[in-house]
Amino acid sequence: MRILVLGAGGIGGYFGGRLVEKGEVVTFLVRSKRKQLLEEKGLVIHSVNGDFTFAPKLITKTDQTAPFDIVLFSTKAYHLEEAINDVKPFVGENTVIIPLLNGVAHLSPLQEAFGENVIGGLSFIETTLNEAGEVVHTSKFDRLVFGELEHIETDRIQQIADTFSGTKAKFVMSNQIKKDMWHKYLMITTMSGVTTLMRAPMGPIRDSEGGKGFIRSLLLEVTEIMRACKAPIDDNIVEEQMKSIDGLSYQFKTSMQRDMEKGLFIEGDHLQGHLMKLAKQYDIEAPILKTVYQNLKVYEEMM
Ligand SMILES: NC(=O)C1=CN([C@@H]2O[C@H](COP(=O)(O)OP(=O)(O)OC[C@H]3O[C@@H](n4cnc5c(N)ncnc54)[C@H](OP(=O)(O)O)[C@@H]3O)[C@@H](O)[C@H]2O)C=CC1
Ligand SMILES: CC(C)(CO)C(=O)C(=O)O
Repeated sequence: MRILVLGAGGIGGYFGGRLVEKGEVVTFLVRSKRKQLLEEKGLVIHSVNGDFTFAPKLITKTDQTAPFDIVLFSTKAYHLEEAINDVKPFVGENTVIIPLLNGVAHLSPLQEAFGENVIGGLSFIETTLNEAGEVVHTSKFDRLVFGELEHIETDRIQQIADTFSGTKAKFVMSNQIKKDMWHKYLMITTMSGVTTLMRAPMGPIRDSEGGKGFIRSLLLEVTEIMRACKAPIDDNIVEEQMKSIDGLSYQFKTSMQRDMEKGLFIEGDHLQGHLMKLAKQYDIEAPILKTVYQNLKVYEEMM
């Protein structure tokens, strides 16, 4: 299958790279500055699971080529609109678009643009770009999850699973991807919220006096909002996520926190901001979430 990776950053660069390493034909849709760098140095992945450097096949939005079979959509949320427009020429009737953004608010604009070509997706991985524009992957886990949004078994999803099998990273097909996306949304909103608020990795927050209670209170606020809007989340999700948080390394950081440390734009409106809108709609107070969001707004004000 012909694969297009939209956004050769921490996520697209890593998972696209693992597919290239396995021998799949992968093209990266990039913007001109990134193209220049990747042409000069190649796409460099430093990973706890094995380094890999290669010369990527690159296109920019004005190039002409036949539609792709799969698009791994891996930009930040604040680039969503532009990226949707840029990828349109490369999407055909049968192209499957797998969004890898954190959160859920991107699904509606993607579906408006591409209808049923869009399936569900997410990733569990800790990657970032270093100053040289190289992908740095720092925790062992590297899981990309994808699946049909409507719980149906389709030929296309099976073909994609076959294409993704046998790589060094874990590509996992899910028959409950909507639930997986909401669970990940709960986790990332909470973890990026506390790490950016406390300016600390998860370990010191979790192990400080009252830290676990604080994290749990935010999880509870967010689940209240999610339940109000009938999101498909499990009854015991807070306990499950507290267990996962217990298992994280002391130095574990979120991508929003790393972006903040670098003075970059953040996805606060897409993640916490979307939940704030839902909270307002359902008349839910959510004081900790409000504090987390205000902190992000102050950061943006000072950028
Ligand atoms: N990094 C992580 O550990 C994790 C991130 N996520 C989520 O994955 C998503 C992607 O994050 P991440 O990969 O870290 O972000 P990065 O900023 O590292 O990468 C995004 C890339 O998208 C590119 N891009 C933006 N717009 C376009 C466009 N129109 N055409 C081509 N390329 C474009 C940017 O290129 P340019 O250089 O031109 O700006 C950039 O290289 C986010 O929603 C994030 O929350 C999820 C799990 C973990
Ligand atoms: C929490 C983590 C690292 C899990 O993949 C993540 O999604 C992020 O920081 O954006």
